[in-house]
Amino acid sequence: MTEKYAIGVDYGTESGRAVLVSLENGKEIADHVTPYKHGVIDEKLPESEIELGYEWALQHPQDYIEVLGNSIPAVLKETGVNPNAIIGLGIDFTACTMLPIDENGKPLSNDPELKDNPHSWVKLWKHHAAQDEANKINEIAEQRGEDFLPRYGGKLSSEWMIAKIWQILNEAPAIYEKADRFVEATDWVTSQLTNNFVRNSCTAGYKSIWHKKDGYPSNEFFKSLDPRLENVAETKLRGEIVPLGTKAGELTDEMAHLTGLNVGTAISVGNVDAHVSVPAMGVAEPGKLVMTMGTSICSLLLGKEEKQVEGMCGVVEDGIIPGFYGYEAGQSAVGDIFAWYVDQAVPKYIKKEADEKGVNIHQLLEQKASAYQPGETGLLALDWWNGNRSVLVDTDLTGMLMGMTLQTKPEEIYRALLEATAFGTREIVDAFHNNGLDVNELYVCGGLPHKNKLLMQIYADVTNRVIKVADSYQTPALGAAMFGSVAAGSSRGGYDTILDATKKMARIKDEVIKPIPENVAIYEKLYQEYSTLHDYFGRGENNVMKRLKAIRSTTK
Ligand SMILES: Nc1ncnc2c1ncn2[C@@H]1O[C@H](COP(=O)(O)OP(=O)(O)O)[C@@H](O)[C@H]1O
Ligand SMILES: O=C(CO)[C@H](O)[C@H](O)COP(=O)(O)O
Repeated sequence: MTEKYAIGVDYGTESGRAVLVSLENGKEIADHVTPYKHGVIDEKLPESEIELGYEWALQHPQDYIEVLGNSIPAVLKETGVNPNAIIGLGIDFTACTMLPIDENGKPLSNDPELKDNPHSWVKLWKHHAAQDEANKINEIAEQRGEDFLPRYGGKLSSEWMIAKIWQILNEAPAIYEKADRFVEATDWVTSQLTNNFVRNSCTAGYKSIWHKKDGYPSNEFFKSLDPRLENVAETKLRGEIVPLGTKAGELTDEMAHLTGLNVGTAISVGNVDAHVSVPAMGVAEPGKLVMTMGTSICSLLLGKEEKQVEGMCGVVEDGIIPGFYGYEAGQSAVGDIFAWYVDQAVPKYIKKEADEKGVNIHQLLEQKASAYQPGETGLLALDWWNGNRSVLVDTDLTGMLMGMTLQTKPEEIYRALLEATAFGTREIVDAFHNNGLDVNELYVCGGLPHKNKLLMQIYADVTNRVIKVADSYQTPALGAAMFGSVAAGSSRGGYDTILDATKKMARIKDEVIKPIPENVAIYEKLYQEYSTLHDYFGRGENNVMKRLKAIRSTTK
């Protein structure tokens, strides 16, 4: 029998990549990255002088289509694999990345009459300008004792669908009216591939407050937010919601022409970058926290029952793998914090030294920071450069660094920032572990584990847990391809369930990272200090960060 393949397309924050994967063993045969031409739109609308507000983050929907038209033909060309052997395709996306579309499924930002309104564009997951709406949703849901709130750790995030929709209604009612539906980008791109619009239960559950048994919250709840939202669930959020692993449809003529794949190739329903990585790492049982580590971290855990955990992003039945409750938590900035330091704050002599040594600044700072013992820098940071989305769930929180002296060196600050993100992870691990959801091991994937050894050792030491690393740079794309193979099914040479695909295709490295007991002991003390600061600045009345932000907003 000839070898069969699937393609996974992973849509990240800055770029999308297509990966051709063998169904036999999950090996990646080729991959190709297409950076988004318009990147993250956070200052001005494309080809326009219209400026965006503080905390805005938009994208151009055409950039997503270009990934398909550019990266899929590139992997076909590179490998020479015959499209007849490629039986399925799946995509995964950052989420909640959402857009308003018209009756024909066209993004409203394509309409020349609407394109100058920022609200007609794709709102990226890290668009944080709907915090006021999120605050009101949380306040009203709490007052009404809404059942759904505990499933989201007590607070919904401004990153999610309802807050974003309400912001559109408040600031651009005409766009709200014009929108036939609001959709996740992962579902929209899938509908472009298949000409069939379905919503996947993963984003519906985690990002749009949909529940397998209860559906969306009641119309009364939406009405209590704003009478104009009363029917939002059955109007703007309508659409069949189907489980992960379902076949969304088959590749259309037009898309076959664009990608070079065969008409009729099976396409799975859309998925989320972090969630799709769990089966791709071979995790199909509780106790293993899967962390996708890049610009941000998404942490996912499987459970046998529904529990309440403070500040988790959500628990969704079948939300990751059918048969389990899937728990999500996350840190809104991790690699982005290191990038901020390297790009904005590193002195010239460090850049010069990195150039002379032929390494990048991260690598140089990692080398230098590795010479320090835990605690030796005397520094401690709060990792809230992009707010906090677990345990505190508040995008108004900001970063902090303490302990500096006139002797403090750039590599010490870099190390303190690495440590701060590890302490952020420890808060999440403890929140799960202390609420009946054991976290025994960490499974890590994404770009960061391959880039920074020191970082990974710090995570093992701070959490006092063994870390297993993905044997792939493209774990989400591998997971998406696995779901593509499930959409095709065993009759076409794929798999019937994601668990079957996991057994054959998931890949992790043999080598593990173990905690070093001496480091664990010191980090335990530092973590207690971190926790004190975390609670002081993040809870209760000491909200100096919010006051600073409020003052700032009056200056614009
Ligand atoms: N050597 C390094 N050490 C720590 N962070 C790094 C290093 N090199 C790059 N980064 C950070 O990694 C992040 C990119 O991670 P990656 O997983 O490739 O991207 P994404 O999250 O967009 O998929 C950037 O935020 C960058 O600052
Ligand atoms: O919240 C998410 C998933 O639930 C985001 O998709 C995720 O955090 C984006 O991460 P990155 O930019 O690092 O791929």
